[in-house]
Amino acid sequence: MQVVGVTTQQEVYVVSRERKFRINEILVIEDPALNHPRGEVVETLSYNRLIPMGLDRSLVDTQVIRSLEQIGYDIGSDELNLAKLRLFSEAPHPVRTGCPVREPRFDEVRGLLVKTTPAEGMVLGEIRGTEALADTLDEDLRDQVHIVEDGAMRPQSGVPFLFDIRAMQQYPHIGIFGGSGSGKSFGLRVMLEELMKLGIPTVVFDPHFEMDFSETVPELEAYAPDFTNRWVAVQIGQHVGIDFSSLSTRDLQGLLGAAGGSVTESMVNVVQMLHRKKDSFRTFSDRLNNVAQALEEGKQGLERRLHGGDIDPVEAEKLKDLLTLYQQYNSLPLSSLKGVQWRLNRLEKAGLFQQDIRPIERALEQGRLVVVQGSAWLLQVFATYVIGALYRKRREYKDARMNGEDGRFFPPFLIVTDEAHNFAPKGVDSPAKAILKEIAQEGRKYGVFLVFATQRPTLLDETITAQLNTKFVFRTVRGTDIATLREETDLTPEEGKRLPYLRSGDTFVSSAVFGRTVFMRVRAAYTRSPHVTNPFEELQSIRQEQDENVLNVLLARLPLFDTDLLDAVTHVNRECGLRWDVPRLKQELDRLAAEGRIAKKESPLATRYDAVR
Ligand SMILES: Nc1ncnc2c1ncn2[C@@H]1O[C@H](COP(=O)(O)OP(=O)(O)OP(=O)(O)O)[C@@H](O)[C@H]1O
Repeated sequence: MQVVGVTTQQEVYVVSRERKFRINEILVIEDPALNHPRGEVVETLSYNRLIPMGLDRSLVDTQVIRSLEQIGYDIGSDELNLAKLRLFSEAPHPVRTGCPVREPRFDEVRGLLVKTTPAEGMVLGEIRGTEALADTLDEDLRDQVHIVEDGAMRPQSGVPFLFDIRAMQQYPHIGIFGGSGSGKSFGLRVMLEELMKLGIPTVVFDPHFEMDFSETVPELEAYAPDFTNRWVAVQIGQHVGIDFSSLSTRDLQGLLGAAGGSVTESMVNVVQMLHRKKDSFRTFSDRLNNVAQALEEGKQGLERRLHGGDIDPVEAEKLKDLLTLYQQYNSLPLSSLKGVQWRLNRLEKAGLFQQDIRPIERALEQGRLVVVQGSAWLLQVFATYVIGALYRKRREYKDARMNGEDGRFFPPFLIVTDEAHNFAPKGVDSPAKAILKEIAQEGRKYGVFLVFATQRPTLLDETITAQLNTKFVFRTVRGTDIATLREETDLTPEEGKRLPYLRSGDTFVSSAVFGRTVFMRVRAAYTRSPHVTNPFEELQSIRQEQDENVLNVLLARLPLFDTDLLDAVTHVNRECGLRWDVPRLKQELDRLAAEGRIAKKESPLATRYDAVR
């Protein structure tokens, strides 16, 4: 291998007759005057005489070809491999043309590729293009990952990609971007496994109900850490919720805003007038309902009932209270009261006020990963509250320490979410946005970090995007998203061009920690989501199971006549948990007969179904 063509301080072309170049591999240029600079292959090309004019002009210009001829290559008959090598650091003067080029030993490039140890960092995958370094790899970096490629699992064959979690103190927050099916969720799962391994307190918002770590991938049983006590899943309304009495008036306004529809000025006014500190859900909603009733009946209506005679003293007392409320609040529009009532009831019906967030706090204090599950809208409402509450706890502890007080310990933690653009959308307001922006900007001071995944970087709030110091960029096809990612990362034009063609699971990691982009393949996850079955296979197996059950019940009752199916349908329904009527049973019998699983004989009087002989 040697340098050819016109060189610059940043880039050179390298040629080889025998060796094919791998994209992203690292090579050493033996130019002693420049202290043997190292570079990464950013484009490759094989040149064959059968396609004499097929050279890609973006890669090789006539200068290169001329120089190849000058140093003895026969352009007409040799097959030549060419690569564009980008130097890691700019050279003080251009590289000498003709310099020999060689593969590095691992110790020469370790500093560029590995920033931590497998025990301390997140072991996320394998760096692409590092196969040639496998032989000289340090012992502690061998056999760290398995890779699934082309449907098969293989052991590690290059350098593992380790992410130094401690560097987040300096370079906080992670973004994970990629189109549908690009491997984003898979990458998130691997990251969460590593956080569990390291015992880092983490809250994950899981709108897809897919983050479950109880099922180990069979091939990796021998390698998978035991995650049993490392994570817990909680459902909003069932295990966790909001302690209403801890809400401030502002919190409550925020929650109502998240419950759906827009909250008008006048509704905000209603909440400000009616909410009292330490109100329980009951006290607040009773007050709200009473005021609404008072306004609905009006002063005259209430007085008419009060003085209409024939009412018991309790009722009279109540009417007087309502009259007082009327006098106090008759300036509030009834429609706004109703708006607040509707939103409050929606939250209550979802079970939001029946629990509190203690299970989450407890799990974080134990260094666990907490998966919070709920429907998309409820998750947003709850996330706003829980993130605010947890962040406050951590901040209070750190601030107390800073002031020399003891404070109650609350751990640093990570907040992880897929579909992050729903939580913090660009250009439009959302309930969680204010607190997430604050964490994006200030969280580092307190040890609170974000891991945000989204298919649509263009739709994510730009202040937050700019604060994501490490970005994992998976396959992205949409032009606007590619443009956003190009702007927000140090991806080169060549890398940008590759984005639409990346395989699922391959990703560029653009990180301030590395100071450059690293291309890697996410490792095989130890665990898998319980519902990874193909929906069509699921459909087929459910059908088969149902057919078996129904046939079992029917076989004992054959022969059956279509004129007398009532008894059979009752049995089938009871024993198979179905709700068929007689026509439906007849349709199913006809289908089973058509499939040859039972026999069917028609006569002028009735159709007879029987066992197949
Ligand atoms: N690193 C990997 N190694 C092996 N297979 C992978 C890898 N990453 C992803 N895959 C496979 O690719 C498919 C798509 O991955 P994944 O579900 O993570 O996509 P996604 O980007 O999250 O898409 P969506 O946003 O639509 O959920 C999955 O079937 C997964 O098994």
